[in-house]
Amino acid sequence: MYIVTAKEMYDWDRKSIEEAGMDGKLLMENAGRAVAGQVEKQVRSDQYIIVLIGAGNNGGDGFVIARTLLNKGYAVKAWQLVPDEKIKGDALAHKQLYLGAGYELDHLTEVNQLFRELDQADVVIDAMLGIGVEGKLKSPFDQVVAYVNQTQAYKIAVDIPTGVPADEGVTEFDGLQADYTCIIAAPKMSVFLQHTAPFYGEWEVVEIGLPPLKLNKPSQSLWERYKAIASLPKRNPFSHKGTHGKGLLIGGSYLMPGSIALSARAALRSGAGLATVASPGSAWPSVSSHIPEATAVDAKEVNGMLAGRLDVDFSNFDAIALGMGMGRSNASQEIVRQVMEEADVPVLIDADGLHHLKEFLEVLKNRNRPTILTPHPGEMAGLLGITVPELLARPFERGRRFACSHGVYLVLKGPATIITAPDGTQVVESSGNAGLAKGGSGDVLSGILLALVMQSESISEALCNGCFLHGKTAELLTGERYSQSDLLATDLIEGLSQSFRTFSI
Ligand SMILES: NC(=O)C1=CN([C@@H]2O[C@H](COP(=O)(O)OP(=O)(O)OC[C@H]3O[C@@H](n4cnc5c(N)ncnc54)[C@H](O)[C@@H]3O)[C@@H](O)[C@H]2O)[C@@H](O)CC1
Ligand SMILES: [K+]
Repeated sequence: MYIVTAKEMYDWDRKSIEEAGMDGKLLMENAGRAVAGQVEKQVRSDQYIIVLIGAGNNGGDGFVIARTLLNKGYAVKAWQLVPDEKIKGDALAHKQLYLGAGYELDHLTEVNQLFRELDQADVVIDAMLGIGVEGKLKSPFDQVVAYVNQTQAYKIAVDIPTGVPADEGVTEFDGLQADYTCIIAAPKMSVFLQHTAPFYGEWEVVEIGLPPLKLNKPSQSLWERYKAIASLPKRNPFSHKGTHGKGLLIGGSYLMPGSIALSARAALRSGAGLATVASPGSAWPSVSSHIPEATAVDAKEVNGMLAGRLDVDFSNFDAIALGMGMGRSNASQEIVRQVMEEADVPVLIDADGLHHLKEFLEVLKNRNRPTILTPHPGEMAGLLGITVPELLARPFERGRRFACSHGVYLVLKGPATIITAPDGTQVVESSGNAGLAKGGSGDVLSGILLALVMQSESISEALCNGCFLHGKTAELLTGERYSQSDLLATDLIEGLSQSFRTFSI
């Protein structure tokens, strides 16, 4: 499923009408009917529904929704919030169909009159403004949105909650706080941004008859369950441990042995054939007690942290994951540089590895094999030299620019993880829940990603599937034995079995 900007959505609309011969009024009819169908699944026939209608095509959708629900016998009142002359084009055509059907339309003259009605409503359908919103809400929308937000009614937004921008970059706005949003044709970018996503509530996408073969393909899409099921690695009955990849995990320190143990264990639980750990000798007994299946290589240490160069032939491995629990000692930096310059295999860098890498980002360009960086927003902001709010205001654009200019795969972690390939293609993986917001879950992800990179033809697919498994495991576990509060990273690793049984079929 593609994710669109407002511009891309308007382009789809134009192409469908001008090039594929679709009719704008028909698209609006389809959109309104599809939304009404979803509304029906959520309301009872004895509930009182108010449809709030604005000036643009979002309002046009509102006329179709109101007419369709009235046709079906629901108790609906439609309120037009703008003067008659503002309603034009396809929206006007649908207003005429609504009136032609003999239904009543209320006009806003005095907001308190509407507010009294809103107090009685069980359900409010927001067809005020869609993706055409510009700047801060003007009257009467600012007052109506503020009032609706504090009513008890169940709030359904059409396409996008009024006031919420479709694109990234706008952080100052007043938006309608929806319980549910019925999105038209494709999710907009703001569905996945931390400052806008909460306004959507639950959401679904409805199909409205746009012709997919005639539409430009946006560079962003959403990773979905069916894609994961089709592309997760399958075990070949004639395989041996070498077939599934030999991974080297570099990290851990005397006071932080857990991270690298979690990563190694997660890698083996995710199908890696072999996991070898390069950690300080002083940390190894603790690491090996958690993961007896892993082997170790000798590594020098100073004060319990990796130091100097590793005496390892990197070509003996299929991929490397670097940085988990490594610590930020300057003495460890040399190893990061060595791996970047000498390892001719895919390398994933996480956590403290990213801290060290920041000092010599220019090495990334010289690598011949894929490099994967897996920062959380704080680490990404550090790599870019900006603040976290600056990053989160435009994560798609910032992430794309970084991945393209440094030639890396970027896994920008968050409630919606954005995975960017060096060519700028972006995939959002949005599974998981707040149970993952805990120390150690990033280490588990690094291990899963390492394992999948070694077992997949496509790095992008491996990264999407790794994030999918990580998130889905949290969802499965918190739906059963655990809650989001008590879930631990170690539980996640043991829960991977359940995800593989569910999705890798
Ligand atoms: N293929 C498509 O693109 C389709 C789009 N449809 C609907 O059309 C919507 C987009 O339609 P429009 O482009 O007409 O945009 P809107 O419906 O968002 O309306 C834009 C209008 O709202 C007013 N406005 C903008 N910013 C405002 C502000 N800050 N305060 C107060 N008023 C403001 C202006 O009068 C502007 O003309 C979509 O969200 C969707 O609901 C559907 O009808 C079906 C087809
Ligand atoms: K809306």
